[in-house]
Amino acid sequence: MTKTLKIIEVKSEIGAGTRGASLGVDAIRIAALDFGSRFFKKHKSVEVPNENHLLLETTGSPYAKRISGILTMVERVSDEVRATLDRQEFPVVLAGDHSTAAGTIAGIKAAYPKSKLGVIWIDAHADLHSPYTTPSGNMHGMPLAMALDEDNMDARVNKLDQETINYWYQLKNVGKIAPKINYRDLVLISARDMEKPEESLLKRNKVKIFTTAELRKRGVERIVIETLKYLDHCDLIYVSFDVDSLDPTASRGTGTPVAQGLTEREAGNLMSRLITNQKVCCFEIVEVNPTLDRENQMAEHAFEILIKATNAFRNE
Ligand SMILES: NC(=[NH2+])NCCC[C@H](N)C(=O)O
Repeated sequence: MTKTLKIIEVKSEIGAGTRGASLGVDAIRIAALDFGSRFFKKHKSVEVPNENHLLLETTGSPYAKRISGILTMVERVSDEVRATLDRQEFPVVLAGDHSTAAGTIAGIKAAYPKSKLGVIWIDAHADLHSPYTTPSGNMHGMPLAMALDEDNMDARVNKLDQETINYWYQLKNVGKIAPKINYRDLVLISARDMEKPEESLLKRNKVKIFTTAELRKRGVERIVIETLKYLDHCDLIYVSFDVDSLDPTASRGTGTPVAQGLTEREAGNLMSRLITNQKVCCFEIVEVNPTLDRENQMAEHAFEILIKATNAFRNE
């Protein structure tokens, strides 16, 4: 069965600490034009309105910056993803900062509340902080904790005001299902930059992680087989691709680059092989920041990965 793709564009950057990720989606569109691709002509797209006007205001809580805007965005993304799935279309989310992935997960759960959802998180980071543990207050470091309904109180370092506690509670409960996923339903690929509170969560909950070195040593194919086998008990799978999973030598065009990442080729193969699996119901590409880049390199990589992934459908 060929699936009808629906592009959901989310030009939101209020969850990032560095400015410019909201331009990532348009940079990917420019890359497509430069490659002479008809991708954005062929596939329908919709844009979720953003709250980037909040960048001109004060951040609010230092441990959950612009959390009210994040809640609005997560709810909007959730509604759009749910509506797309309800129409039997396949959502491809192209977003700015990674915080909106919490909305994507919420939307999938809202469309399929009884299904067990697995998440493959391809990212240099674990994005498992809560406002109680965050070192930066940037909400793009928290989407998995939102989906897992995780506060990580054992590792608490920050004291929150009541308003922040309320917003955080609402974020974890978007769609009225919490938790939306369990640790056993999660696989991290290329995670390599975690803080102590995240590390203790990963260890305590025995989260499955494939490092870049392991992927390189054993090959993409093997890692894909093991990832899908590990998630065999899940009914549906969501793949979240943060371009900071790529090595900074590929491009500097992302807000939080980390050494020892994937090559563009590894990432493209990984995405295309994962997405061939029938359980994959949605994928997302985030964190392209052309203001930090040279000659739009990261957007070009992201576009190539996007094309490889979407072509995988036709080859089923
Ligand atoms: N989606 C991302 N780029 N996340 C980066 C998070 C970095 C760091 N762990 C923080 O919480 O601030």
